[in-house]
Amino acid sequence: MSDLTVGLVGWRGMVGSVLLQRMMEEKDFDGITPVFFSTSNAGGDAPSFDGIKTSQLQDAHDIDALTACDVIITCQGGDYTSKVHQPLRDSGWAGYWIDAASTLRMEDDSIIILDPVNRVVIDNALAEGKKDFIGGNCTVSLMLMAIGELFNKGWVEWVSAMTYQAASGSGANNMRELIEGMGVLRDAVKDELANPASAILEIDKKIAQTQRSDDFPKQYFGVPLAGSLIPYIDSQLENKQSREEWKGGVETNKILGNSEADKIAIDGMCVRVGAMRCHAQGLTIKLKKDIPLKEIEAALKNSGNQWLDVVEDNKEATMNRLTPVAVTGTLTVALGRLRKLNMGPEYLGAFTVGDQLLWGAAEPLRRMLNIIREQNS
Ligand SMILES: NC(=O)C1=CN([C@@H]2O[C@H](COP(=O)(O)OP(=O)(O)OC[C@H]3O[C@@H](n4cnc5c(N)ncnc54)[C@H](OP(=O)(O)O)[C@@H]3O)[C@@H](O)[C@H]2O)C=CC1
Ligand SMILES: N[C@@H](CC(=O)OP(=O)(O)O)C(=O)O
Repeated sequence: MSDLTVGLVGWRGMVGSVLLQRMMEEKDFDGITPVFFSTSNAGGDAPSFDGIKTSQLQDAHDIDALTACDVIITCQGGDYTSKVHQPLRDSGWAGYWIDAASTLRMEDDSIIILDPVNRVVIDNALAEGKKDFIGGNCTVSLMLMAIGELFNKGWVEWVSAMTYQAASGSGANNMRELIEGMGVLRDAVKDELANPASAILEIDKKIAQTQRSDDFPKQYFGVPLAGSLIPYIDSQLENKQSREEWKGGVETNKILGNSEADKIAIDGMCVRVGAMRCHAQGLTIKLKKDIPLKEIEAALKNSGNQWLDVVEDNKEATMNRLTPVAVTGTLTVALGRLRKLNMGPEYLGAFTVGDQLLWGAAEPLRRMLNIIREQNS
Protein backbone atom coordinates (compact mmCIF):
# COMPACT_ATOMS: atom_id res chain seq x y z
CA MET A 1 0.00 0.00 0.00
CA SER A 2 1.38 3.46 -0.90
CA ASP A 3 2.13 6.12 1.70
CA LEU A 4 -0.81 8.17 2.95
CA THR A 5 -0.74 11.78 1.82
CA VAL A 6 -1.30 13.82 4.95
CA GLY A 7 -2.19 17.50 4.74
CA LEU A 8 -1.11 19.58 7.74
CA VAL A 9 -2.92 22.86 8.40
CA GLY A 10 -2.15 25.08 11.39
CA TRP A 11 1.24 23.46 11.96
CA ARG A 12 2.99 26.71 12.99
CA GLY A 13 0.46 27.71 15.67
CA MET A 14 0.87 26.73 19.30
CA VAL A 15 -1.03 23.42 19.13
CA GLY A 16 0.37 22.71 15.64
CA SER A 17 3.95 23.24 16.79
CA VAL A 18 3.49 20.79 19.67
CA LEU A 19 1.93 18.35 17.20
CA LEU A 20 4.92 18.59 14.81
CA GLN A 21 7.32 18.20 17.70
CA ARG A 22 5.55 15.04 18.89
CA MET A 23 5.29 13.66 15.33
CA MET A 24 9.04 14.11 14.89
CA GLU A 25 9.82 12.55 18.27
CA GLU A 26 7.66 9.52 17.46
CA LYS A 27 8.87 9.29 13.83
CA ASP A 28 5.31 9.65 12.57
CA PHE A 29 6.61 11.17 9.34
CA ASP A 30 8.19 7.86 8.32
CA GLY A 31 5.92 6.31 5.73
CA ILE A 32 3.63 9.29 5.12
CA THR A 33 3.82 12.01 2.50
CA PRO A 34 3.21 15.30 4.32
CA VAL A 35 1.80 18.32 2.53
CA PHE A 36 2.04 21.58 4.46
CA PHE A 37 -0.68 24.19 4.04
CA SER A 38 -0.87 27.83 5.10
CA THR A 39 -3.67 30.38 5.34
CA SER A 40 -1.17 33.26 5.10
CA ASN A 41 1.92 32.22 3.16
CA ALA A 42 0.98 29.92 0.24
CA GLY A 43 3.99 29.51 -2.05
CA GLY A 44 6.42 30.04 0.85
CA ASP A 45 8.80 27.38 2.12
CA ALA A 46 7.30 24.47 4.00
CA PRO A 47 9.29 23.22 6.98
CA SER A 48 12.01 20.70 6.25
CA PHE A 49 13.57 18.36 8.75
CA ASP A 50 15.07 14.91 9.01
CA GLY A 51 13.85 12.94 6.02
CA ILE A 52 11.36 15.63 4.90
CA LYS A 53 12.56 17.66 1.93
CA THR A 54 11.67 21.32 1.44
CA SER A 55 8.50 21.90 -0.50
CA GLN A 56 6.18 24.81 -1.15
CA LEU A 57 3.35 25.69 1.21
CA GLN A 58 -0.03 25.04 -0.36
CA ASP A 59 -3.01 27.37 0.03
CA ALA A 60 -5.13 26.05 2.92
CA HIS A 61 -8.28 27.42 1.23
CA ASP A 62 -7.60 25.65 -2.09
CA ILE A 63 -10.18 22.84 -2.13
CA ASP A 64 -8.48 21.09 -5.07
CA ALA A 65 -5.16 20.98 -3.23
CA LEU A 66 -6.85 19.68 -0.10
CA THR A 67 -8.70 16.94 -1.97
CA ALA A 68 -5.35 15.46 -2.98
CA CYS A 69 -4.83 14.42 0.66
CA ASP A 70 -5.93 11.10 2.16
CA VAL A 71 -5.90 12.67 5.60
CA ILE A 72 -6.05 16.31 6.71
CA ILE A 73 -4.96 17.28 10.21
CA THR A 74 -5.91 20.81 11.18
CA CYS A 75 -4.92 22.86 14.22
CA GLN A 76 -5.89 26.07 12.47
CA GLY A 77 -8.97 26.79 14.60
CA GLY A 78 -12.74 26.84 14.36
CA ASP A 79 -13.11 29.63 11.78
CA TYR A 80 -11.02 27.67 9.32
CA THR A 81 -12.99 24.48 9.97
CA SER A 82 -16.27 26.36 9.45
CA LYS A 83 -15.04 27.77 6.15
CA VAL A 84 -13.42 24.71 4.63
CA HIS A 85 -14.82 21.44 5.98
CA GLN A 86 -18.27 21.52 4.35
CA PRO A 87 -17.13 22.74 0.90
CA LEU A 88 -14.47 20.03 0.99
CA ARG A 89 -17.04 17.33 1.78
CA ASP A 90 -19.43 18.84 -0.81
CA SER A 91 -16.67 18.46 -3.40
CA GLY A 92 -16.89 14.70 -2.83
CA TRP A 93 -13.71 14.39 -0.77
CA ALA A 94 -13.92 11.20 1.32
CA GLY A 95 -10.64 11.48 3.22
CA TYR A 96 -10.13 11.56 6.98
CA TRP A 97 -10.47 14.94 8.70
CA ILE A 98 -8.64 15.18 12.05
CA ASP A 99 -9.28 18.49 13.81
CA ALA A 100 -8.29 20.21 17.09
CA ALA A 101 -11.10 22.78 16.95
CA SER A 102 -14.42 22.39 18.74
CA THR A 103 -16.63 23.28 15.72
CA LEU A 104 -17.55 19.75 14.64
CA ARG A 105 -17.25 17.92 17.99
CA MET A 106 -20.94 17.54 18.71
CA GLU A 107 -21.98 16.79 15.09
CA ASP A 108 -23.63 13.38 14.66
CA ASP A 109 -21.06 12.34 12.07
CA SER A 110 -18.08 13.28 14.24
CA ILE A 111 -16.20 11.21 16.77
CA ILE A 112 -14.35 12.86 19.65
CA ILE A 113 -11.00 11.11 19.83
CA LEU A 114 -9.17 10.05 22.99
CA ASP A 115 -8.07 6.55 22.11
CA PRO A 116 -6.66 5.42 25.48
CA VAL A 117 -10.22 5.94 26.75
CA ASN A 118 -12.48 5.38 23.75
CA ARG A 119 -10.59 3.20 21.28
CA VAL A 120 -13.67 0.99 20.92
CA VAL A 121 -15.83 3.96 19.95
CA ILE A 122 -13.16 5.00 17.40
CA ASP A 123 -12.81 1.51 15.94
CA ASN A 124 -16.59 1.15 15.60
CA ALA A 125 -16.76 4.52 13.87
CA LEU A 126 -14.01 3.55 11.43
CA ALA A 127 -15.83 0.31 10.69
CA GLU A 128 -19.00 2.31 9.99
CA GLY A 129 -17.06 4.51 7.55
CA LYS A 130 -17.01 7.67 9.67
CA LYS A 131 -14.39 10.18 8.53
CA ASP A 132 -14.44 13.17 10.90
CA PHE A 133 -12.32 12.67 14.04
CA ILE A 134 -12.13 15.62 16.40
CA GLY A 135 -9.87 16.20 19.42
CA GLY A 136 -11.78 16.86 22.65
CA ASN A 137 -11.78 19.90 24.87
CA CYS A 138 -8.50 19.92 26.79
CA THR A 139 -10.11 19.91 30.24
CA VAL A 140 -12.37 17.01 29.32
CA SER A 141 -9.58 14.95 27.75
CA LEU A 142 -7.33 15.47 30.77
CA MET A 143 -10.09 14.54 33.23
CA LEU A 144 -10.76 11.35 31.29
CA MET A 145 -7.07 10.48 31.02
CA ALA A 146 -7.05 10.67 34.83
CA ILE A 147 -10.28 8.96 35.91
CA GLY A 148 -11.46 7.26 32.70
CA GLU A 149 -11.11 3.86 34.38
CA LEU A 150 -13.69 4.80 37.03
CA PHE A 151 -16.20 5.50 34.23
CA ASN A 152 -15.22 2.27 32.46
CA LYS A 153 -15.93 0.32 35.64
CA GLY A 154 -19.39 1.88 35.79
CA TRP A 155 -18.70 3.25 39.27
CA VAL A 156 -19.49 6.92 38.67
CA GLU A 157 -22.87 8.53 39.36
CA TRP A 158 -21.78 12.14 38.84
CA VAL A 159 -18.69 14.36 38.86
CA SER A 160 -18.15 17.94 39.93
CA ALA A 161 -14.97 19.39 38.40
CA MET A 162 -13.51 22.61 39.75
CA THR A 163 -10.79 23.59 37.32
CA TYR A 164 -7.58 25.60 37.48
CA GLN A 165 -6.83 26.21 33.80
CA ALA A 166 -3.56 27.43 32.36
CA ALA A 167 -3.04 30.52 30.22
CA SER A 168 -2.08 28.40 27.18
CA GLY A 169 -5.73 27.36 26.79
CA SER A 170 -6.40 30.88 25.58
CA GLY A 171 -3.44 31.00 23.19
CA ALA A 172 0.15 32.13 22.84
CA ASN A 173 -0.53 35.85 23.34
CA ASN A 174 -2.27 35.11 26.62
CA MET A 175 0.74 33.15 27.87
CA ARG A 176 2.91 36.15 27.06
CA GLU A 177 0.49 38.51 28.77
CA LEU A 178 0.60 36.44 31.95
CA ILE A 179 4.40 36.59 32.12
CA GLU A 180 4.36 40.29 31.21
CA GLY A 181 1.95 40.89 34.10
CA MET A 182 4.18 38.96 36.52
CA GLY A 183 7.13 41.12 35.49
CA VAL A 184 5.16 44.35 35.90
CA LEU A 185 4.14 43.30 39.42
CA ARG A 186 7.69 42.47 40.41
CA ASP A 187 9.03 45.73 39.01
CA ALA A 188 6.39 47.73 40.91
CA VAL A 189 7.84 46.59 44.26
CA LYS A 190 11.45 45.97 43.29
CA ASP A 191 12.90 48.37 45.90
CA GLU A 192 10.69 47.10 48.69
CA LEU A 193 11.59 43.47 47.88
CA ALA A 194 15.29 44.36 48.07
CA ASN A 195 14.76 45.62 51.59
CA PRO A 196 13.81 42.79 53.99
CA ALA A 197 12.61 45.41 56.52
CA SER A 198 9.99 46.94 54.19
CA ALA A 199 6.36 46.57 55.27
CA ILE A 200 4.45 43.71 53.58
CA LEU A 201 1.19 45.67 53.64
CA GLU A 202 2.88 48.46 51.68
CA ILE A 203 4.00 45.89 49.09
CA ASP A 204 0.51 44.41 48.97
CA LYS A 205 -1.07 47.85 48.49
CA LYS A 206 1.28 48.71 45.62
CA ILE A 207 0.58 45.36 43.94
CA ALA A 208 -3.19 45.90 44.09
CA GLN A 209 -2.79 49.46 42.74
CA THR A 210 -0.61 48.17 39.91
CA GLN A 211 -3.09 45.40 39.03
CA ARG A 212 -5.93 47.93 38.98
CA SER A 213 -4.07 50.51 36.91
CA ASP A 214 -5.25 51.13 33.35
CA ASP A 215 -1.93 50.17 31.81
CA PHE A 216 -1.59 46.74 33.48
CA PRO A 217 -1.27 44.08 30.70
CA LYS A 218 -4.81 42.77 30.08
CA GLN A 219 -5.39 43.18 26.37
CA TYR A 220 -5.95 39.45 25.77
CA PHE A 221 -7.56 38.23 29.00
CA GLY A 222 -9.62 41.41 29.44
CA VAL A 223 -8.75 41.61 33.16
CA PRO A 224 -5.47 41.00 35.04
CA LEU A 225 -4.47 37.36 35.49
CA ALA A 226 -1.05 37.68 37.16
CA GLY A 227 -1.59 37.56 40.92
CA SER A 228 -5.31 36.94 40.37
CA LEU A 229 -7.65 34.44 38.70
CA ILE A 230 -10.59 34.57 36.30
CA PRO A 231 -13.61 32.39 37.14
CA TYR A 232 -15.02 32.42 33.61
CA ILE A 233 -13.76 30.60 30.51
CA ASP A 234 -15.31 30.87 27.06
CA SER A 235 -18.75 32.36 26.40
CA GLN A 236 -21.84 32.54 28.63
CA LEU A 237 -24.75 30.20 27.89
CA GLU A 238 -28.41 30.89 28.64
CA ASN A 239 -28.45 28.38 31.50
CA LYS A 240 -25.60 30.34 33.17
CA GLN A 241 -23.00 27.68 32.55
CA SER A 242 -19.89 28.85 30.72
CA ARG A 243 -19.34 27.04 27.43
CA GLU A 244 -16.25 25.41 28.94
CA GLU A 245 -18.40 24.01 31.78
CA TRP A 246 -21.03 22.82 29.31
CA LYS A 247 -18.39 20.95 27.31
CA GLY A 248 -17.46 18.99 30.46
CA GLY A 249 -20.82 17.23 30.40
CA VAL A 250 -21.63 16.85 26.73
CA GLU A 251 -18.15 15.92 25.51
CA THR A 252 -17.43 13.44 28.31
CA ASN A 253 -20.63 11.54 27.57
CA LYS A 254 -19.96 11.59 23.84
CA ILE A 255 -16.37 10.37 24.27
CA LEU A 256 -17.58 7.51 26.46
CA GLY A 257 -20.29 6.67 23.94
CA ASN A 258 -23.03 6.95 26.58
CA SER A 259 -26.60 6.73 25.39
CA GLU A 260 -29.21 9.26 26.57
CA ALA A 261 -30.26 6.83 29.30
CA ASP A 262 -26.68 6.29 30.55
CA LYS A 263 -25.74 9.96 30.68
CA ILE A 264 -23.56 10.93 33.64
CA ALA A 265 -24.03 14.42 35.12
CA ILE A 266 -20.80 16.42 35.04
CA ASP A 267 -20.65 20.05 36.03
CA GLY A 268 -18.49 22.49 37.94
CA MET A 269 -16.74 25.84 37.69
CA CYS A 270 -13.99 26.50 35.17
CA VAL A 271 -11.38 28.98 36.34
CA ARG A 272 -8.33 30.49 34.63
CA VAL A 273 -5.24 30.68 36.84
CA GLY A 274 -1.67 31.82 36.31
CA ALA A 275 -0.24 28.45 35.25
CA MET A 276 1.51 28.21 31.88
CA ARG A 277 0.26 25.06 30.10
CA CYS A 278 -1.02 22.56 32.68
CA HIS A 279 -4.67 22.38 33.57
CA ALA A 280 -5.48 21.14 37.08
CA GLN A 281 -8.87 19.98 38.36
CA GLY A 282 -10.26 19.32 41.82
CA LEU A 283 -12.83 16.55 41.43
CA THR A 284 -15.71 15.44 43.62
CA ILE A 285 -16.83 12.05 42.36
CA LYS A 286 -20.11 10.59 43.56
CA LEU A 287 -19.78 6.82 43.33
CA LYS A 288 -22.78 4.59 42.76
CA LYS A 289 -21.83 2.64 45.89
CA ASP A 290 -19.17 2.59 48.60
CA ILE A 291 -16.10 1.17 46.84
CA PRO A 292 -13.07 0.83 49.14
CA LEU A 293 -10.29 3.31 48.38
CA LYS A 294 -7.77 0.48 47.98
CA GLU A 295 -9.94 -1.08 45.27
CA ILE A 296 -10.22 2.28 43.49
CA GLU A 297 -6.45 2.85 43.61
CA ALA A 298 -5.77 -0.68 42.38
CA ALA A 299 -8.21 -0.24 39.49
CA LEU A 300 -6.51 3.00 38.43
CA LYS A 301 -3.01 1.52 38.70
CA ASN A 302 -3.95 -1.64 36.80
CA SER A 303 -5.97 0.13 34.12
CA GLY A 304 -3.21 -0.18 31.53
CA ASN A 305 -3.00 3.62 31.24
CA GLN A 306 0.78 3.98 31.04
CA TRP A 307 0.59 7.78 31.28
CA LEU A 308 -1.26 7.88 34.59
CA ASP A 309 0.76 8.66 37.72
CA VAL A 310 -1.34 7.74 40.74
CA VAL A 311 0.21 9.93 43.42
CA GLU A 312 0.08 8.71 47.01
CA ASP A 313 -2.06 10.98 49.14
CA ASN A 314 0.65 12.45 51.31
CA LYS A 315 2.07 15.94 51.37
CA GLU A 316 5.54 15.15 50.04
CA ALA A 317 4.39 13.13 47.01
CA THR A 318 1.67 15.68 46.27
CA MET A 319 4.05 18.65 46.39
CA ASN A 320 6.61 16.89 44.20
CA ARG A 321 4.42 15.16 41.59
CA LEU A 322 0.98 16.78 41.53
CA THR A 323 1.73 20.31 40.32
CA PRO A 324 1.89 22.05 36.94
CA VAL A 325 5.64 22.55 37.42
CA ALA A 326 6.16 18.79 37.89
CA VAL A 327 3.96 17.75 34.96
CA THR A 328 4.48 20.45 32.31
CA GLY A 329 5.95 19.30 28.99
CA THR A 330 5.35 15.62 29.77
CA LEU A 331 2.69 13.12 28.77
CA THR A 332 2.18 12.15 32.39
CA VAL A 333 -1.27 12.82 33.80
CA ALA A 334 -0.94 12.99 37.58
CA LEU A 335 -3.85 11.99 39.81
CA GLY A 336 -3.71 12.31 43.56
CA ARG A 337 -5.42 13.53 46.74
CA LEU A 338 -7.58 10.43 46.38
CA ARG A 339 -9.59 10.13 49.56
CA LYS A 340 -13.14 9.59 50.75
CA LEU A 341 -14.77 12.90 51.63
CA ASN A 342 -16.67 13.69 54.83
CA MET A 343 -19.96 13.78 52.92
CA GLY A 344 -20.00 9.97 53.02
CA PRO A 345 -18.26 6.82 51.76
CA GLU A 346 -19.64 7.26 48.24
CA TYR A 347 -17.95 10.63 47.83
CA LEU A 348 -14.43 10.47 46.41
CA GLY A 349 -12.13 13.49 46.27
CA ALA A 350 -9.35 13.68 43.68
CA PHE A 351 -6.98 16.20 42.12
CA THR A 352 -5.45 15.89 38.67
CA VAL A 353 -2.88 17.78 36.59
CA GLY A 354 -2.07 17.38 32.90
CA ASP A 355 -0.37 19.27 30.07
CA GLN A 356 -3.18 20.78 28.03
CA LEU A 357 -1.10 21.11 24.86
CA LEU A 358 -0.14 17.41 24.85
CA TRP A 359 -3.00 15.12 25.94
CA GLY A 360 -5.27 18.18 25.92
CA ALA A 361 -4.69 19.00 22.26
CA ALA A 362 -1.91 17.55 20.06
CA GLU A 363 -1.44 13.97 21.25
CA PRO A 364 -4.88 12.55 20.40
CA LEU A 365 -4.52 13.94 16.85
CA ARG A 366 -1.21 12.23 16.03
CA ARG A 367 -2.44 9.00 17.60
CA MET A 368 -5.57 9.12 15.41
CA LEU A 369 -3.37 9.45 12.33
CA ASN A 370 -1.54 6.31 13.42
CA ILE A 371 -4.80 4.42 13.97
CA ILE A 372 -5.80 5.30 10.40
CA ARG A 373 -2.39 4.18 9.17
CA GLU A 374 -2.73 0.85 10.98
CA GLN A 375 -6.10 0.36 9.35
CA ASN A 376 -4.74 1.16 5.90
CA SER A 377 -1.58 -0.96 6.13
N1 LIG B 1 -4.77 26.49 22.58
C1 LIG B 1 -5.29 25.38 23.06
O1 LIG B 1 -5.07 25.02 24.17
C2 LIG B 1 -6.17 24.51 22.26
C3 LIG B 1 -6.54 24.86 21.00
N2 LIG B 1 -7.34 24.07 20.28
C4 LIG B 1 -7.74 24.42 18.93
O2 LIG B 1 -6.59 24.64 18.12
C5 LIG B 1 -6.74 25.88 17.42
C6 LIG B 1 -5.41 26.51 17.27
O3 LIG B 1 -4.97 26.99 18.53
P1 LIG B 1 -3.55 27.63 18.71
O4 LIG B 1 -2.51 26.69 18.22
O5 LIG B 1 -3.49 28.08 20.11
O6 LIG B 1 -3.64 28.88 17.70
P2 LIG B 1 -2.52 29.83 17.16
O7 LIG B 1 -3.10 31.19 17.14
O8 LIG B 1 -1.22 29.64 17.88
O9 LIG B 1 -2.28 29.37 15.64
C7 LIG B 1 -3.30 29.34 14.68
C8 LIG B 1 -2.78 29.87 13.34
O10 LIG B 1 -2.49 31.26 13.41
C9 LIG B 1 -1.61 31.60 12.33
N3 LIG B 1 -0.57 32.54 12.84
C10 LIG B 1 -0.61 33.88 12.68
N4 LIG B 1 0.42 34.46 13.28
C11 LIG B 1 1.18 33.49 13.83
C12 LIG B 1 2.40 33.48 14.56
N5 LIG B 1 3.06 34.60 14.85
N6 LIG B 1 2.90 32.31 14.98
C13 LIG B 1 2.24 31.16 14.70
N7 LIG B 1 1.09 31.11 14.00
C14 LIG B 1 0.54 32.26 13.56
C15 LIG B 1 -1.03 30.30 11.82
O11 LIG B 1 -1.66 30.02 10.56
P3 LIG B 1 -0.90 30.18 9.15
O12 LIG B 1 0.42 29.48 9.27
O13 LIG B 1 -1.83 29.56 8.19
O14 LIG B 1 -0.74 31.66 8.99
C16 LIG B 1 -1.47 29.29 12.85
O15 LIG B 1 -1.67 28.03 12.30
C17 LIG B 1 -7.72 26.70 18.30
O16 LIG B 1 -8.43 27.60 17.55
C18 LIG B 1 -8.59 25.66 18.88
O17 LIG B 1 -9.63 25.44 17.96
C19 LIG B 1 -7.76 22.87 20.79
C20 LIG B 1 -7.41 22.45 22.02
C21 LIG B 1 -6.59 23.26 22.88
N1 LIG C 1 -11.08 26.39 26.16
C1 LIG C 1 -9.83 25.76 26.52
C2 LIG C 1 -8.92 25.62 25.31
C3 LIG C 1 -9.61 25.20 24.05
O1 LIG C 1 -9.14 25.49 22.99
O2 LIG C 1 -10.74 24.50 24.19
P1 LIG C 1 -11.62 23.99 22.96
O3 LIG C 1 -10.70 23.14 22.13
O4 LIG C 1 -12.73 23.23 23.56
O5 LIG C 1 -12.11 25.20 22.21
C4 LIG C 1 -9.16 26.60 27.57
O6 LIG C 1 -9.40 27.79 27.50
O7 LIG C 1 -8.43 26.14 28.40
